[in-house]
Amino acid sequence: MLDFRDNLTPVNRAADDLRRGLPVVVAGADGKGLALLPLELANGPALDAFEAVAGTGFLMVTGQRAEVLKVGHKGWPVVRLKRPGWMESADLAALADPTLDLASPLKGPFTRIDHPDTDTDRAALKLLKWARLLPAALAAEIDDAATVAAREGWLVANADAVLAVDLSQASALRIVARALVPLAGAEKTELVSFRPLSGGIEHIAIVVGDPSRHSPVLARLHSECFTGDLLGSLKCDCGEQLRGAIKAIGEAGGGVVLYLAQEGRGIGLISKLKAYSLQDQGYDTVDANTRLGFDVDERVFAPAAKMLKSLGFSTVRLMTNNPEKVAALGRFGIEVTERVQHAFPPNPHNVGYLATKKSRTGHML
Ligand SMILES: Nc1nc2c(ncn2[C@@H]2O[C@H](COP(=O)(O)OP(=O)(O)OP(=O)(O)O)[C@@H](O)[C@H]2O)c(=O)[nH]1
Ligand SMILES: [Zn+2]
Repeated sequence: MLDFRDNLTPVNRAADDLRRGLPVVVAGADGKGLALLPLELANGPALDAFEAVAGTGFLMVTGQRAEVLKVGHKGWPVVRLKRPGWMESADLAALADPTLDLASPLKGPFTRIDHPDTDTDRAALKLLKWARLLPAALAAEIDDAATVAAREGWLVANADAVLAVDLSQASALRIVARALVPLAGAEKTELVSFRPLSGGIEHIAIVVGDPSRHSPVLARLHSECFTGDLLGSLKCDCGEQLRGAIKAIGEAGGGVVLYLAQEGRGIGLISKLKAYSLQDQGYDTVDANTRLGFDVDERVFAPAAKMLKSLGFSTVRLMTNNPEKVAALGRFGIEVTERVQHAFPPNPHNVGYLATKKSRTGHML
């Protein structure tokens, strides 16, 4: 059996350091690497330490963010920019974060560095996303990545391990605890928790009743939404969809809701709140994500497929309006025999959000 610890642990540890605003190194197969500092946290002693070792460095942003910054990006997923001499820590944060535009109007133009699309570059921004940070970095090339990192105490993640992290982490999921938790409308419910072998992001299956493993199970993949699920936010339909799914599954006699730790379509709560702040300025949910430098939807549904298989389910009747969820489960080996509509009437605060889902992300509403 593969030991996923070898692949996952360095990636998760490096992501943790990035979240502390510490430099890390992403290393390519040739031993060369990129030292990285997240732009949104590039300040203070960590910035000084980075510059002392790596110089002023250059900037890395996604193609989406480059577009907003009016830098031609030739369709590249990652774009390197020269770091203008005037850019200090507050300017660096503002380059990454469009919610700071009013306080710190961008002072372009920026100059692209023509650089081929490499695994190391893509891994660098993937690691920032995995750390639930904005995908924009101060970076510098390092010839002997392992030696420099060891000398400076910087953690190293291999580019290929970073690029495979979603699938490795999904494969490494194991059931770690299960307990009966009676829910309103579904009293015979068991919560089954999953954790990757070497630790990391945890997901929960909500198994209602005792659904058969021999016929398609009524199932819902629910991505975590702190604001909607917990606070009852009216900006989205998540709270209604979560409680509605549990109720409907209870009434149908059994099934499963997967509660997936994919807050904000995979960008994390802080970045989702930044997206909401852009929505306050008039951008819709799609444009807010791309202005921040993200894809419209950053979720990978491999963990969901792995959880279903671990629970003994291979075919589902999926409660969703999102065709991508149906396609993704199919790609990861779960057959969707039926899509079950799962929509609720809009309210004045989420009517625009639901309309955008229909018109721009293909939701069948
Ligand atoms: N980035 C971002 N995430 C959002 C926004 N509004 C809601 N979300 C997140 O979107 C996800 C909603 O997930 P789901 O309801 O499972 O997915 P869906 O794609 O709408 O598909 P179905 O509900 O199954 O039709 C949750 O993780 C929310 O936190 C937003 O404006 N921006
Ligand atoms: Zn929501």
